[in-house]
Amino acid sequence: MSFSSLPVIDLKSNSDDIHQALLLACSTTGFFYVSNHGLDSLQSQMFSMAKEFFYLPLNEKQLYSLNTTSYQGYLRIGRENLDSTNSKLMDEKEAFLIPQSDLNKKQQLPNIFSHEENFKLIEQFFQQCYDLCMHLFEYLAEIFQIDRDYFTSRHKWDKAPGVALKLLHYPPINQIEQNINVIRAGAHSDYGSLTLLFQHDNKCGLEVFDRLTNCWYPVEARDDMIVVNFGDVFEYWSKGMIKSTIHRVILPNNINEQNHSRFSIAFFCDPNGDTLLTPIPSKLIENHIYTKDEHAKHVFNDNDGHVLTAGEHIRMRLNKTYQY
Ligand SMILES: O=C(O)CCC(=O)C(=O)O
Ligand SMILES: [Fe+2]
Repeated sequence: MSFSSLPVIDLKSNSDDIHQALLLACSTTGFFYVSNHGLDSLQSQMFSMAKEFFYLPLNEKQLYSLNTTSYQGYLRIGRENLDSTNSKLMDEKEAFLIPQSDLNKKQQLPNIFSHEENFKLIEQFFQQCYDLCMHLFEYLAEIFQIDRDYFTSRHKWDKAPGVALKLLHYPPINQIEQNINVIRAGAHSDYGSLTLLFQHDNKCGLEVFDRLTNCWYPVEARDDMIVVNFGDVFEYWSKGMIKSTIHRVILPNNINEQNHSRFSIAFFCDPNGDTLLTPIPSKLIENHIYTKDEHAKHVFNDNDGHVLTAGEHIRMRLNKTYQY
């Protein structure tokens, strides 16, 4: 298929058009844009806040270093390797992880985030991202002709582990001491059900890997649209019909672009921990025969027929990402 553009789901269009675009996304890479989402103002305030934090001196940011039990806090440059197939790589990025549980632990956040107005902003952003995911899940249930609450009932807001936000900063090349050939974020698939990815200043670099053509394709950065993708959980739920597509962030070729920071924000929607990764009870899935391809190896491990829960799967993937 052509990657001149991903399918666009315009939330102001009618439900037939939405179903059609979503179905196209489900049957191709599982990546799509969402337009007319209404989060624009919150999004730009979130980026201003994230920049304020990342521009702090390193020693101040390190006061909030990642807690690998709650997956909360600051990841310095080179702390995370998203490509679990190559343990020698380190991503040239810094990040701050805010799990949903932080909404009840305001005091452990850096001052910039716990400050009253900013904290309210974070709460609103969480809520609206969650609502958008639930909305998309309802459209998906309609496509699969299953109960409208099939997916939403597996993503209850007040059940663990909850959703999570990741603020990301990819520094300019002149701040990177190693060779030029760096990967800003290693090739990986996302672990949960749905990811919302907010881009900023139209900075490119995101690429998706199409299993059909064995090629990487650039995703055009559009500040006005959210890039949405399915994670591993949907690959399980759909017996591989919906792809949890591998993606990465590369340094742009253009030297002017390399001299600039790239900021992004990812919202990870994960099902409740006890949710079983069993196929969706839909006619569309029942008849689907799953054939393991080599790119699904990271998703489907050999587990002797034991049905994984979403919690087990996500913990296993997180442990691999932060095993050093
Ligand atoms: O920054 C980006 O554009 C992608 C980030 C990403 O894929 C992730 O953190 O899972
Ligand atoms: Fe990702």
